[in-house]
Amino acid sequence: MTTTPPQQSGARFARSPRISSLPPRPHTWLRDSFCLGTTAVGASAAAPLFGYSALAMPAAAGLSIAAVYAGVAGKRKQLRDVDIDEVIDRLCPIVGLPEATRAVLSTSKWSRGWPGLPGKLTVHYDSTQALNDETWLADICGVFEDQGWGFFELDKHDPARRRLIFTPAAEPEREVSDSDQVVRAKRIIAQLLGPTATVTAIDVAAETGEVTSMEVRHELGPKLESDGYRTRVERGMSATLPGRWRARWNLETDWVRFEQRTAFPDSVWLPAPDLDPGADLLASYDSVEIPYGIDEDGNEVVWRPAIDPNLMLIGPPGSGKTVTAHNLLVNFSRRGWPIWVLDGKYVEFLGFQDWPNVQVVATTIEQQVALVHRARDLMEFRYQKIVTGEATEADFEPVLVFLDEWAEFRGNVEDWYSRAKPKGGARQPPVLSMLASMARKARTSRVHLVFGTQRPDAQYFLGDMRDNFAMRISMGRLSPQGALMMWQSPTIGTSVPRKCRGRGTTVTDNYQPIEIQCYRVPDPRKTHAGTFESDLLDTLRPPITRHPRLLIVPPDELPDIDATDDTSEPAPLTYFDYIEAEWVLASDRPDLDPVLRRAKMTHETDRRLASPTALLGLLGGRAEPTNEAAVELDDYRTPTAAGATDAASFLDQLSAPQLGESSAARGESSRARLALVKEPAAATEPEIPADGGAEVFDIPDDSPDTYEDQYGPVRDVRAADVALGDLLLMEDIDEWVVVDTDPEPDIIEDSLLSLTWRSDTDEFGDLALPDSSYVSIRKPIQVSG
Ligand SMILES: Nc1ncnc2c1ncn2[C@@H]1O[C@H](COP(=O)(O)OP(=O)(O)OP(=O)(O)O)[C@@H](O)[C@H]1O
Repeated sequence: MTTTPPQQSGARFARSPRISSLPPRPHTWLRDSFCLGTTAVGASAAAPLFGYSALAMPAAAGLSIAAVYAGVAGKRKQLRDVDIDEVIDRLCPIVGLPEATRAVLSTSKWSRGWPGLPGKLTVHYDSTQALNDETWLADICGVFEDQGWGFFELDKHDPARRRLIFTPAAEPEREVSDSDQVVRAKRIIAQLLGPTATVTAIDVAAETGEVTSMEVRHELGPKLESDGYRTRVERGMSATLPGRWRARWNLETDWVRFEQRTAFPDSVWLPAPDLDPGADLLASYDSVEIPYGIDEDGNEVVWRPAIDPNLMLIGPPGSGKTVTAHNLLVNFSRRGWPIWVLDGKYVEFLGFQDWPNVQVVATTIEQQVALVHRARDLMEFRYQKIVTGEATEADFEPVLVFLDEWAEFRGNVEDWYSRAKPKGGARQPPVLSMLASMARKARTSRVHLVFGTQRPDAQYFLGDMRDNFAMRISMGRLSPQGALMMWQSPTIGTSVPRKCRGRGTTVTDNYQPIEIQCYRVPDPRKTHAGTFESDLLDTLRPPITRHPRLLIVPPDELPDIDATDDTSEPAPLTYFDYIEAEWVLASDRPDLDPVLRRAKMTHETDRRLASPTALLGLLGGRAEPTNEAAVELDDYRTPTAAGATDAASFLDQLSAPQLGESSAARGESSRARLALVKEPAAATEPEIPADGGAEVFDIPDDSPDTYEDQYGPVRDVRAADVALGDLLLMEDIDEWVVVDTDPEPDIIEDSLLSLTWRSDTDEFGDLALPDSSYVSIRKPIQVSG
């Protein structure tokens, strides 16, 4: 009898860590036979061959083979036998032997080492019944592996002799058990989408182990038809897992893919890829693509004018509308298109007045009216040529016409027309009724429109206007009412963060609305030499000018043909005189060229222009403002000094009608003035819920939001009365955020109401609260079309 030193046994077990976790094996047969064994290991090492007659080996009964060999073959053999007996111990039940017997296993081709590893294992079985067990072979190999012999695979099955031969194999690929992060993500999916939801695919970041995407099959069915429910699931993911998440739903197949969102960049300058500046405009027309921004995944969004002839660009002040218009202008100029600009605000496109391929920037109302008429005439001219068979669409070079700040232009032209209306002329300026027909004729005539205005009024979507402006960009945040007009949905574009300039909504190639960050372009008028912006403009500037600059010549005043004496006034110019104004090459009329005029300026601004009183000519002759002058100006601005000077009373008159203040009210604080503006806002805002519980408050003086931001006064309402599109005060962070879905029961705690929100800086989340609790909101102001 020998015993195996415990430390050696320990060393061997270390090779096979998994064995230590196995349940203790039944050793009854050993104990029965070797009741004198000194230790369990030693007893095991001295296992007998006995019991199973068909496989019984000659030197069996009652003797320990291990004991016999120990003295003969030394310790290595002894250790190997210990291993073998342990394997036999577990193997016999697997191959269907009721009792352990060494006949079940023979080993050979041992490697060197201590005690080495077998290179070939032959397993004898008695009953073929086990062959029906699918896991049989895997179980046998598992025993070898647990013993620390490494990985084996079946090399040969000899059914006649009922034996299996195993040889070493490469480590099989195992299913990795879920990390804690994965387990947690699956648990959250079950909470949000129900216990029957199954995660069918999952991606994990290699470095952090963080879950980055998941595909899930679920049985939520009709519940998911609600936009709000789907948004809540998304928000639930973002609130409980690292990162910001979005979901791509397939409601028809009950499938959803969740993925971590990437954040939009704050600013992306317009790229300047190499383009052929002399490309044939006719040949390249169909393939022209104008990239104007990127979506959340960094994919470029493009306008293809050959497919969608016109583009509508909507955006409130400060949203980045002008920069986006400049971005389109630069894009087209680089592709060699001639460009005409109606600049409703007069100053937005001045910097591009001498930009290559920009032919005309109309900056007076007369020029603007003339420009629209000429563009319309060009369309008609081309139509006629097609009708008479003198040309086809393919013969016309494309032209891009900006009609920017149309609402502004509209107001100006109506005002101006009251003076320029010819006798018997139409009541409304004809130019205003041309928009729809121009939009309709754009494709055939290849005179393409970029129509820009601040608000999506209903009149711009009447008739076929909607179809003729299928390509759209809305910059900044829309009101629910505006969103319905633009995107036929009260939700799309209503939560665009207001502090993210250049952020907007547009359509994909399939006309699906999508949030984008528009490319940015420096304004040449505001760019200083030697800066990054100026270098970028140099890169973007087309190297050749293919279309010369044009000027619209102011019509001459007409002599009064009915005059009988020298004192008669010349006949006033009318609308028709202006629209027929002559167009000339700028090079032919340097005397009229505003670009040359600006180039001749000294660029030293008269400092006196800084004061509003420059308008009145009151500070003339004083190049440097003195302290005395400063005091005078302060006097003008101080209400108590009213009537002190003529100039002061003049300023008061100027401001009085705008503010609508009585002279008594002029002494009140700025808070009182805010209250004055409130009335029209309140008059146009939507119906207040009839619960009577809503309270109206003054906007605090320090509120960052004023009525100009298209929201009404602050109200306290029940959570259940909050609506999509409302501004909601998040008291803990003291910030106004926009509610971006209609309130619905919380997914997890349905006794609570869930309000999902998005902030001006693009944070978002949801708030679960009892529906009777009160929150502070501001409703969007309804604007009549
Ligand atoms: N795409 C953009 N990326 C980053 N910043 C931008 C972007 N577009 C605009 N901005 C920033 O926002 C400012 C306002 O932009 P822009 O003048 O285009 O606004 P707007 O909507 O035309 O307003 P307004 O009608 O008052 O001119 C710009 O000066 C610029 O700093």
